[in-house]
Amino acid sequence: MPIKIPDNLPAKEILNQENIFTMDESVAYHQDIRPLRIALLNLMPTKETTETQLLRLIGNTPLQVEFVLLHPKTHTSKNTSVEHLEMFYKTFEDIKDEKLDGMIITGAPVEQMEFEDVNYWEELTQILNWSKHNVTSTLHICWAAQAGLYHHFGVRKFALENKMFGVFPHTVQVPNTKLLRGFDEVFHVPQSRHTDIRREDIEQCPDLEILSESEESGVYIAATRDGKHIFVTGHSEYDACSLKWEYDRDVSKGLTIEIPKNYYPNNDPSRQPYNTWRAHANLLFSNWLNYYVYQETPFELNANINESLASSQL
Ligand SMILES: CC(=O)SCCNC(=O)CCNC(=O)[C@H](O)C(C)(C)COP(=O)(O)OP(=O)(O)OC[C@H]1O[C@@H](n2cnc3c(N)ncnc32)[C@H](O)[C@@H]1OP(=O)(O)O
Ligand SMILES: N[C@@H](CCO)C(=O)O
Repeated sequence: MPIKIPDNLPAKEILNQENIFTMDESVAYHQDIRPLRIALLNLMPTKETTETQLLRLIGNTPLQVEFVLLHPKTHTSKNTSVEHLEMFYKTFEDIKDEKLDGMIITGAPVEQMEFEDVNYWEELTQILNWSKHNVTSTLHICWAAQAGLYHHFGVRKFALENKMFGVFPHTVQVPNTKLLRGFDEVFHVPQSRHTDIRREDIEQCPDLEILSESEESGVYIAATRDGKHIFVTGHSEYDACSLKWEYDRDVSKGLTIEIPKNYYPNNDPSRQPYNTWRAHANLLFSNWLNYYVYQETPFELNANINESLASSQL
């Protein structure tokens, strides 16, 4: 939340230099507040687990959020029941004439396919195009980050020889960036993917900025300079046991899979793993919701959503 401080307090200038958001008393008195409307486009087969993980993070802020769950209409879900989808989910068709304050697009276990072979690719590209003008900020996770970077900027993904699997140390690349406000200089994030994107390809796109990366697991967060599109390659939303569940699943299927790195105490898969990334996951989502959605979105959502904070009344 922005700090409301007297108009002339000297600390204001120092905090502004650190990119800490402050608000003059005069502006604060004119704020109108309404719930934020955020969609979760859930592409995961394990939909209920993902709903819980993301709602837990979005719920940990003082902001009131109205959640809209979306699934791709052009994909028939094997692992989620029709009853669950009919009861709780909408499709793009239902909301395409509306505007949203924010949207989260999840990962999907389709990263080893060509994008165009994913059976909901056409629908997803329509949603990605629509998000440019109808959503204040969109956060893409894992495969959705690769899909968004490919669709919007032509950045390609590459197959990795070995799965990037474990909990890796990451660093902040751009000091004082609002998305990583309050982060430690080194923090941990679970990664679980068979493909990668390259720093050099992102650097070719002047609209994009790399905000965080890891020496071992590569780019973690890239974003457009206006904060409208945020691409996150890791799974900070994962529970303590998510990597264990994936590891046990692959072992039981007889697949070749390494033990997730930096995860089990003493690297021993018979021991219970610790969650060492939860605090940063909470910060990432609350920073996104606050600085990229709440502070930027107009009070009248159907007005021009690209209007700047200066002209918004939220
Ligand atoms: C890189 C990332 O983004 S990581 C995020 C992805 N991680 C996860 O999903 C972890 C949890 N998922 C899993 O462990 C597995 O997918 C399981 C156990 C749920 C099911 O695995 P399997 O039985 O081997 O495969 P299954 O044939 O059911 O297909 C799995 C999913 O792949 C996706 N999929 C497979 N083929 C296609 C296709 N042609 N087009 C689109 N999606 C496809 C679907 O999402 C499908 O599940 P859904 O129909 O319920 O949505
Ligand atoms: N996180 C995924 C990677 C596959 O896309 C899994 O192991 O299920």
